[in-house]
Amino acid sequence: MTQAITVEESRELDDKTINKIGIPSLVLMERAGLKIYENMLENHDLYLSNILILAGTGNNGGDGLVVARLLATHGYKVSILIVGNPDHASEDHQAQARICNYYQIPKVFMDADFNKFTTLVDALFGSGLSRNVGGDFATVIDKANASTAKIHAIDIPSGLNGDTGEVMGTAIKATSTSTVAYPKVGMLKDQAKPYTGKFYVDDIGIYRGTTFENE
Ligand SMILES: NC(=O)C1=CN([C@@H]2O[C@H](COP(=O)(O)OP(=O)(O)OC[C@H]3O[C@@H](n4cnc5c(N)ncnc54)[C@H](O)[C@@H]3O)[C@@H](O)[C@H]2O)[C@H](O)CC1
Ligand SMILES: [K+]
Repeated sequence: MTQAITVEESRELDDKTINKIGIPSLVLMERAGLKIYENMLENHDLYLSNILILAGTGNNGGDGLVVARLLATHGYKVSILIVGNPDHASEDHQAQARICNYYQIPKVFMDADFNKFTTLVDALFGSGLSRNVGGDFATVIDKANASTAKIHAIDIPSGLNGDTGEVMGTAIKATSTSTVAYPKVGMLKDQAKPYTGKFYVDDIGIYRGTTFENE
């Protein structure tokens, strides 16, 4: 099992890779999205005939929008539900939303029937989760869990505390998870299993200290 990291370390590694090493954040997002797309295609526990991306307005949501575009450009039927205030969206999320608009990927809204979809992609939040889940986010998570659709989570199942493996109010019960760079320590706890499902660890060019680095 590869090393596991804390949420704080995940954020620090993001920051070092982008701001010290110089790999642009959008490049990391594209690499994450491509790996997640590939994980979904080879994961026979998922049914990809009608997919809904549940996207928050941060970079976890941005990863989800990359997956939406990759599915759409390869002929899959995919729709997007944006949860949260788009006016607060991150820079990278906004860039990915413009690309999804170019491809005219259909949007659905909070009243959508999740049972119409065969797989939901959980891109609500990842390492940015900072408090108990409530409001529309809790509604969407509970609706997803109650639906007949399979769920594939991005980075950390939304609502799961990436350090303790505890549920922060409510959490996505994923069929499978694609976690970015390294597993988060909370995902390895016994109580996290019903929420992470089977997980993939996606190498996107973010590494803990290596011998050749000039620290
Ligand atoms: N690990 C990497 O190198 C990379 C990770 N990527 C992805 O980016 C997310 C982290 O993105 P970030 O914008 O920092 O945060 P989130 O998207 O997880 O959260 C969005 C936003 O949500 C708000 N929030 C926090 N808690 C709550 C709550 N309980 N209810 C409502 N809203 C909440 C808060 O404002 C957050 O900012 C990481 O997980 C990866 O998926 C990069 O894309 C690629 C590199
Ligand atoms: K997530």
